[in-house]
Amino acid sequence: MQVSKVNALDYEEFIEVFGNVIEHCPLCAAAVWKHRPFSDVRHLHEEICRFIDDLPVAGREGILRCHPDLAGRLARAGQLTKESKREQEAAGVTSLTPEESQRLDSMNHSYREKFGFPFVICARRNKKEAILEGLRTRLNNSLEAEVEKGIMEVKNICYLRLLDLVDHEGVESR
Ligand SMILES: NC(=O)NC1=NC(=O)NC1=O
Repeated sequence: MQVSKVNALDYEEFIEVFGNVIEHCPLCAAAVWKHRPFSDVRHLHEEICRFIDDLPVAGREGILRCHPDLAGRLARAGQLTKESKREQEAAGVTSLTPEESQRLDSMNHSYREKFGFPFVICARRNKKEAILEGLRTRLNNSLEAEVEKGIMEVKNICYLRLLDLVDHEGVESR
């Protein structure tokens, strides 16, 4: 979709198109609609990131809690959003060996127990080995560090989802 078309959407259409660029958080799209016209996809992404950064930490933790585990319960139940399903397949976490699956489940559980939200990583930029390594190393971080890192990953996921939706010739990827 051309940016000019994006800027012409009313807020219901805008939320319909961009409501899941932050997983299960249409509020993010609803909030930034008022900042149109957007000059390009990067500008739209910057406004979403600014909205997230302005949230209290409870809001940012809430965004993380809206994310499905990698190869977790929702994935096994076939209940991932189409975006998450595609991302998790791209990372190869939907075709794990039983040992890998057990290790991922165990570390995801430890992570949730420690931080109170799921381990989030941009699956399109990390193959399963990097995901398992990231989970292992990030488990040792502080809560503050993991809120920051998790939200950084959410922003990366968001940018790639925006590139799927908005024509962006000439705009370099982030
Ligand atoms: N817990 C997660 O990191 N989930 C995900 N990362 C992605 O890139 N897509 C997901 O569903």
